[in-house]
Amino acid sequence: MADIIIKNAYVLTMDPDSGDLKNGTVVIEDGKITEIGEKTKESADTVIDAKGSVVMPGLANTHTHAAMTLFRGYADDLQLAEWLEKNIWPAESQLKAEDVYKGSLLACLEMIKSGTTSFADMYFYMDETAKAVEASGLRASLSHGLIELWNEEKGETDLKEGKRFVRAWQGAADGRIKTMYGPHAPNTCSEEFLIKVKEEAHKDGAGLHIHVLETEAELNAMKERYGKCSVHLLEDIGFFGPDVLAAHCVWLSDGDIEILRQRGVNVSHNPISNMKLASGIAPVHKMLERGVNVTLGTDGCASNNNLDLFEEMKTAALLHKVSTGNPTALPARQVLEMATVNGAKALGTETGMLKVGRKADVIILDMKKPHLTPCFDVPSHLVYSAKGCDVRTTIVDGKVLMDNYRVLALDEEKVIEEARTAAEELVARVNA
Ligand SMILES: C[C@H]1O[C@@H](n2cnc3c(N)ncnc32)[C@H](O)[C@@H]1O
Ligand SMILES: [Zn+2]
Repeated sequence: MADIIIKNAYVLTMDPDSGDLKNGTVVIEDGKITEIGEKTKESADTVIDAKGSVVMPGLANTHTHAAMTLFRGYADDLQLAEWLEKNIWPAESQLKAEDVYKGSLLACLEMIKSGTTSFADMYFYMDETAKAVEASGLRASLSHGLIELWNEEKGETDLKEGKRFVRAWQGAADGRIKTMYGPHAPNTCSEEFLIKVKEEAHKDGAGLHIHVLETEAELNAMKERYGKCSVHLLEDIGFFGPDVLAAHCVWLSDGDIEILRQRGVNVSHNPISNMKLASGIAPVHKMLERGVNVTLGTDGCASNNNLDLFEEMKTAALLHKVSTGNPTALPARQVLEMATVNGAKALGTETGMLKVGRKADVIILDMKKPHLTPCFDVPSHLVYSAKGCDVRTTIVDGKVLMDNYRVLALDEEKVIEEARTAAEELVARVNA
């Protein structure tokens, strides 16, 4: 007997070896997809009639700072340096562990409700984010942010905490939680420190999550300090590999793209954050053409200001059409690949496709809506017309976290209320 059968759905598999099914069935057992076809002989405890709906792999948000939901709309319309150093960092200095728990739980709720089933996060008090992930049922790759700022003592303390976190949570929540090392960026961590972090990550078999060339200011600062850009510095110290997740990658040269490709580095493209902070336009079209694994992220809610990956997909598609002057750039299916297949590859999860044997991270979208009518092409609708709130059912690891718009995993009202109060009290402390 299976656990879940989803029937009568348009099945968007995202599997290059098999096409979509216009009217199909997906069977889930023991957390995995066990059958995909027109019909099944199986029976199950839970049978979902998905007539008029699309079933597809859950989306992967490969760069966010979940607890920053507390700073949603807190400091908008500012230059990145002023935003981060004069507004966000002072506010973060007032964060308490319980704030991070409440903010992360709010993020998890928002992600469940908008079809994101896994995410990568770099922040502080990460035990709290891990607990929120555990409680919510989502999948995540978590790292403690290491911001050395050329202060050796701070570097040591951060790295120690990063290591403790990696060891405490690796493989937790039935394997839904993975841990990484999170050196913040090459312009906030010294060369020596980055080398040390790489060594520790290697010893622990953990990945590395880092911001790379987000701004022109970073590029200039790196050239002044080292006579080369961030990508070349990281290459020269042996930092890169398929275990590296590099966020932003806006200010890349052609040579940088070649290094990222050769080393199998995973790139997290965050178009909305880059547009909001006017950081620039990442050469995504070129990266994809050359075979770099480009994925999608929202960044934190202080620079987006939500976690809706459907919005991110549409923005990515539009941005790279207008920036290349080529409306055929980033077609809908390729953008969907970034948010599913490529994201799963970057996070090293066995998800991202509806395929027998893969883990069952699955979402169902309700297509019987005015803004989704008529429907000639499903991928087109998912990228250009749908929104996160069209997701009606979210399944992670074969467990239903939201059923027909009802969140089962969390007490929605309580999560919202507690996060709202925590954010207000936090901002009051900052202004005191
Ligand atoms: C982990 C650290 O990264 C910071 N952070 C959040 N958004 C960005 C961004 N766009 N660029 C650089 N750092 C960022 C968080 O505010 C935290 O201090
Ligand atoms: Zn970030």
